[in-house]
Amino acid sequence: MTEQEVKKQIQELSEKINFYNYEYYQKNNSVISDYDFDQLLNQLIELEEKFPHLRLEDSPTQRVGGAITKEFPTVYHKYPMLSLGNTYNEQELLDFDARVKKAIAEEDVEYICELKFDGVAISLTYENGILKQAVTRGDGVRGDDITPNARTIRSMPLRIEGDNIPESFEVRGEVFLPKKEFDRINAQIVEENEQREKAGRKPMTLLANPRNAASGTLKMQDSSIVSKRKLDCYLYALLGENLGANTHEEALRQLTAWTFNVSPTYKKCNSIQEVLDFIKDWETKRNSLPLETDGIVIKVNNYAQQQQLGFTSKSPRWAIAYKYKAESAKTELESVSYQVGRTGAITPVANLKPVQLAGTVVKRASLHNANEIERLNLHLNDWVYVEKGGEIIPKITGVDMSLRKEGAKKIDFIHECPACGTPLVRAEGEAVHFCENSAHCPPQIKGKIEHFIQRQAMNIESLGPETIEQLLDTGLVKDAADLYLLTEESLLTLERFGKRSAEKLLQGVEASKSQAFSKVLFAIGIRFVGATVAEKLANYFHSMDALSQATVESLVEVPDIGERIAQSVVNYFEIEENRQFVGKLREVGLNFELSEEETTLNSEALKGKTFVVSGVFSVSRDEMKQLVKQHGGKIVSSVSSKLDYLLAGDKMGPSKLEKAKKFNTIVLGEEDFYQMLEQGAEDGVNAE
Ligand SMILES: NC(=O)c1ccc[n+]([C@@H]2O[C@H](COP(=O)([O-])OP(=O)(O)OC[C@H]3O[C@@H](n4cnc5c(N)ncnc54)[C@H](O)[C@@H]3O)[C@@H](O)[C@H]2O)c1
Ligand SMILES: [Zn+2]
Repeated sequence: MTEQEVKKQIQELSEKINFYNYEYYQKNNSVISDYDFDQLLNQLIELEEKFPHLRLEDSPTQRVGGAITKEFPTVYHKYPMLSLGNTYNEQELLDFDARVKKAIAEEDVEYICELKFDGVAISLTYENGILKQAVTRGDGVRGDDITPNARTIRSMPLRIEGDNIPESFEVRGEVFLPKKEFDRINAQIVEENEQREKAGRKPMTLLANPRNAASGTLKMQDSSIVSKRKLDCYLYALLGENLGANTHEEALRQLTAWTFNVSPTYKKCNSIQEVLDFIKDWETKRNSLPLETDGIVIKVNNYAQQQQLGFTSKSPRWAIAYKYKAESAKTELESVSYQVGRTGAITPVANLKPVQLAGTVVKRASLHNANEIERLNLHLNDWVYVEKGGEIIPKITGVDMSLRKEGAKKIDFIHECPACGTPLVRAEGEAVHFCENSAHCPPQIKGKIEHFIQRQAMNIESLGPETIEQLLDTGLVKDAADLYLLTEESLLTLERFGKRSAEKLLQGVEASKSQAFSKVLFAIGIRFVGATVAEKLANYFHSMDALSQATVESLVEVPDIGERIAQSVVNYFEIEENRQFVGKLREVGLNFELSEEETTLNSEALKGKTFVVSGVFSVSRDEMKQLVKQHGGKIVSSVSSKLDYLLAGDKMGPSKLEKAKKFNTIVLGEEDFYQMLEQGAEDGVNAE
């Protein structure tokens, strides 16, 4: 390449990147994928490194991509808000590790790994413990003062309390829109648009993704609207003078103690290998988090070492972001089909012309719900972009509009259940459509039986999916309870079903009768009652009878059980068909109560007393709670005037203590508690 050619290429790349930056930061619009964007930026960096004298003065490699707007007061950052260097591969992480070690001249270095939350960076200033100012990153030097909007974020403390709070300090974090909230808002927009369509008004645009939505929402002029969109925020940095922390880890702990919302997902790693393990570990697990994440941020833990490493003009040298690469391909949408889950939830699925993607052939992609189809504005035979992120099922991220055929038919979400014809319903504010014919809709029944027999439930391994289908088709089984009425004789009437299989199946069914009550409770498939929740409910209510009569008020008393689960349990037992089903299970002899050893009290030392258990103990918190219960005590979730004891471990949050003080609740340490048990047990003996 001649110098002239290089110059031209640098010019072109810079222009492109500036354009994408403008679209991305000012207009909340991703014209190309992050990966493609980062490739362009890397090309430019490489050219500039080879030909430093050709670098443009205002090159996008030298500055943070955002900008300030005119709508808000402009504020200068006390410490610049920079970007992060990023990479998509392991080798570059190893290089990073080597660079760090060389610069600090140490063999070992500690890293803190955090999830890279996909939202908008924010800087908060606190003075005398009170939130004074919230500012966006802007161009890194100056940002928008959006304090009134930030105040609407419920998890953001407006005032903090606790020990050693400095007069003034800064906290940084990421404002995000939880995935659930994103779905809820889009569902609302769809509803609103139905009205608008009738009235002949222009429809509103759906939110494209949670990150754009968070960014757009934070920059709204009317903070009462912001308040209705439930933004949330994770904090991940503490800045200021004389803060007492010597490491990033200490700072995170301090933030937590001051009641800031710190995601508990971070981890200290003692080697780059541990960092790589962390990255692997979260590749799919991150999809179950309530918010979107696009990678891992790796930070040198020690502040002195951070200082030694310093900054480039655009990012710190002591941190790097590893971004998960979403592989993508383009293919044709052949049709959309609809699956019915065991709860009746309808999931639209795109059937695609088979295409090679990340080492596998992809034929189907999830479309999540009606909003998603609407948002993509999908038409039959569209050419669509398919991505495989961490999810197992790929998803459609966009449509190549230039290839849309004329007269293509728009995809309309179905109105009736594809399996049983029941009109579908969508609860207000929910994204998902349901078929409510739960007792007779075939795929729901099949799904319920599959749920019922799984390992964590009744554990009937001798029953495979084909046999379930046979049993349903022949009418031998109409619900999971009928499994217990099967006989060898009836089974032998099934096609290709021998004596051996029949015996095995019957043995499996019989053995399942000894599954504990909590497993039975999980097996019956109450919405939102997973295996862990079932265990908690079983331990608290001790029997199906007690649980089936529980009210929402009594259910929310159970630790970790919220309104949503409580309501779902009550709803379940209100439905006559469910009560009949549970009745059938009782008749065939499943465990409807905790076993004797599960309920036997070790003593009545704590009889009638209520406890809140909080903090870290020498045994796990669940074991502590178990101890309380085994001695007749009762666990409740929050400190109130009625509470008897607050059992306080290490690192308990200050708000519980404050409340305990206010209500004059007795606060017990772990040792006090053990003494109380002994004392109580002795008293019991003496009383006899
Ligand atoms: N698709 C496009 O058109 C387009 C255009 C411009 C930029 N981009 C994307 O944006 C990225 C550049 O944006 P950027 O400069 O904001 O950098 P970045 O988003 O890659 O990294 C910096 C930001 O990460 C965030 N972050 C999340 N979790 C964090 C944590 N635990 N600790 C610290 N920070 C955390 C902070 O907001 C911080 O400002 C590029 O990688 C590119 O993929 C895409
Ligand atoms: Zn149905």
